[in-house]
Amino acid sequence: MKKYLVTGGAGYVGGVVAAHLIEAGHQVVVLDDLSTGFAESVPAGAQFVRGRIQDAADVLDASFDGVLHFAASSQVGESVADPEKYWRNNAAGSLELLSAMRKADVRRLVFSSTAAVYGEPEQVPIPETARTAPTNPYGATKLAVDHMITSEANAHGLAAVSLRYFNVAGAYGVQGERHDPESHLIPLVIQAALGKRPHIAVYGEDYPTPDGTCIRDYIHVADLAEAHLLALDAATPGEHLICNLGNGEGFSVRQVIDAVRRVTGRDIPAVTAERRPGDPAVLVASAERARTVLGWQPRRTDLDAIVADAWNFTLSLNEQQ
Ligand SMILES: NC(=O)c1ccc[n+]([C@@H]2O[C@H](COP(=O)([O-])OP(=O)(O)OC[C@H]3O[C@@H](n4cnc5c(N)ncnc54)[C@H](O)[C@@H]3O)[C@@H](O)[C@H]2O)c1
Ligand SMILES: O=c1ccn([C@@H]2O[C@H](COP(=O)(O)OP(=O)(O)O[C@H]3O[C@H](CO)[C@H](O)[C@H](O)[C@H]3O)[C@@H](O)[C@H]2O)c(=O)[nH]1
Repeated sequence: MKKYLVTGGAGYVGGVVAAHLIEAGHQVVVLDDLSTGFAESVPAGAQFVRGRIQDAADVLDASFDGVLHFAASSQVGESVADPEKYWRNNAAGSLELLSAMRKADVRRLVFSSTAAVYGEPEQVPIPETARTAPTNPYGATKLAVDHMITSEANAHGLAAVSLRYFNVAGAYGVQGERHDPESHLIPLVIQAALGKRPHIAVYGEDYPTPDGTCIRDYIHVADLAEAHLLALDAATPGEHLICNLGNGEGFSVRQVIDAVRRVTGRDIPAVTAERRPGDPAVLVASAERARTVLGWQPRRTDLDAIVADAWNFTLSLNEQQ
């Protein structure tokens, strides 16, 4: 049994990973300021500390075997409107966390990076060796943290893995996506299916793709969680491993809407809207490195199954409210 600090463990991805760590027999302490998370998303069995990563030194000591770092601000549009918030919370906050880890002699880290570090891709599927050219401050702050981690590994022997998620989706039982405001496609289409919004706006139908809508790589949050446990084992002192996490298969916005129609059996009005600035036409991962180096194998790749998990989670949430 190991003891891990999970920053952002009251959020969507961090909560699901914390649950997987507990199921694997580990001890988990969640550090979260509840800025976008929910105390009830912290899984049973985890110790919850309400606080900021900027104050991680108050929590960390040598009894911890490692840190899984999810805490971040992650709304692309907000990062364009208020970049300072993103540089302070994501970049400066992560610097404080790395410093607290070094002082407490906690030398193992798994970090939530993002496909947003690549920006408009030059090749698809995107390998980790692709040019990094983020098109928004959110992606730029995540790339800055990746660089910080590389220097920390080189200078002080940190064992680190950055996982660059593509489009995380689905749910793990009662743990699912609860962003407010919601910006992600699948939960938005589900809200339209429930009549909570009049329609789903399709941001652009004139992209150079088969049906004209953007293509993304949707990865099930439980598959993502399994990669984190493998990454903890693979982390090597003095090395910073970077792995993309995606299924390697793309689905268009129209295909996602059709999947939600099939799964829910509901009529979902869709209207054509303007392109959303900064959206690349196609983002699909090459996750070969995660497969070969981590031994990771995504198991929940069927789009309807991913949507069904998100739908069942939303229904369970509505029953509670
Ligand atoms: N969801 C996705 O599709 C996706 C894709 C790529 C990368 N990511 C990254 O994965 C991570 C988790 O994303 P998510 O979708 O679960 O987001 P989320 O907003 O649900 O979770 C983030 C959590 O971090 C907490 N937090 C934020 N700033 C904090 C701080 N300074 N100190 C302590 N806690 C703080 C929030 O309260 C929240 O509980 C983020 O780092 C995000 O950038 C997510
Ligand atoms: O109401 C909506 C919402 C989204 N979309 C479209 O659906 C696709 C998926 O959009 P999301 O907002 O769900 O996800 P993104 O691909 O924009 O964002 C994801 O990929 C980014 C990398 O570019 C970051 O990693 C980010 O954290 C992650 O959620 C995009 O083509 C978007 O234009 C719509 O058509 N209508």
